Amino acid sequence: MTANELYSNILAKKSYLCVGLDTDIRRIPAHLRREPDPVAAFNRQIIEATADYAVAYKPNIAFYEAQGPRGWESLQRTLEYIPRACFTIADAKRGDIGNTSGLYARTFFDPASSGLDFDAVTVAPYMGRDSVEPFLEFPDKWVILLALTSNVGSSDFQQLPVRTEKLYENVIRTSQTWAGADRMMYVVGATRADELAHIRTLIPDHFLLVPGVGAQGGSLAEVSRYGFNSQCGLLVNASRSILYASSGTDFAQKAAGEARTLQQEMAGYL
Ligand SMILES: O=c1ccn([C@@H]2O[C@H](COP(=O)(O)O)[C@@H](O)[C@H]2O)c(=O)[nH]1
Repeated sequence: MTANELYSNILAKKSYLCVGLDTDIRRIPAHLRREPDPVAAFNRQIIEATADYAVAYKPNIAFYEAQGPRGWESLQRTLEYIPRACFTIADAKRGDIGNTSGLYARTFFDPASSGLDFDAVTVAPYMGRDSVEPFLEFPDKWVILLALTSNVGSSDFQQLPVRTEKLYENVIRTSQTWAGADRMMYVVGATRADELAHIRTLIPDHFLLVPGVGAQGGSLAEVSRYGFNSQCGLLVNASRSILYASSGTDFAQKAAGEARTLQQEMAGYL
């Protein structure tokens, strides 16, 4: 999916919501646990309930890997349920020496190899250019580089001074020589909204994936105020606040309500 196509979808749905599919088998409503694939059954209902309000879906790969081979099957089924017009992100935070990154890239981008065909994968930048390039060899696919993450520990390294700038600023500046705004996005946590205006001066044209609204307490209003660019430029993720809005048989209905509330707020900002 191109940036223009993503922007068209954002305008059509009046939404820049990404629903995070952090589906924890231990939190799936009891009545679904009798299904042959409870995770896929849960995700299917979540996707059907939220598809009118979301432009992207982001399965966090940890929740699937933790289930072993069954988890990979659930992930593959889940991808099949996501409407084609929606942008799909494998939140895997990968990156290794180039030879190994190439295999990670095939995992998420090469359906003939793995059965998975995501639009984007999150990548940790700290092994440098050659650890990221193998992902960029897949045409029409996106790398979403971790820049300034939403967790408290992001200050441990990402904010450290490197010569005249912070480490995360250096990551953003250096990585722009690897690919442009048509292939690369950056993760900036919603809990870091105070730095978004500055980040926009470094990368005015790039899309940002912004997790941290909902369960982590980030402000959609602030993210939107400081993070917008001329093509929206934001995908704001919420996972637990949508998935687990109810633990009962009405979970999909309640998830739809949460997604709709976020979408309506977004419509007001667009
Ligand atoms: O900086 C980051 C990078 C990734 N995440 C991921 O996003 C979701 C957030 O889930 P919530 O339930 O909405 O808090 C989750 O998959 C994280 O691993 C992030 O939160 N912050």
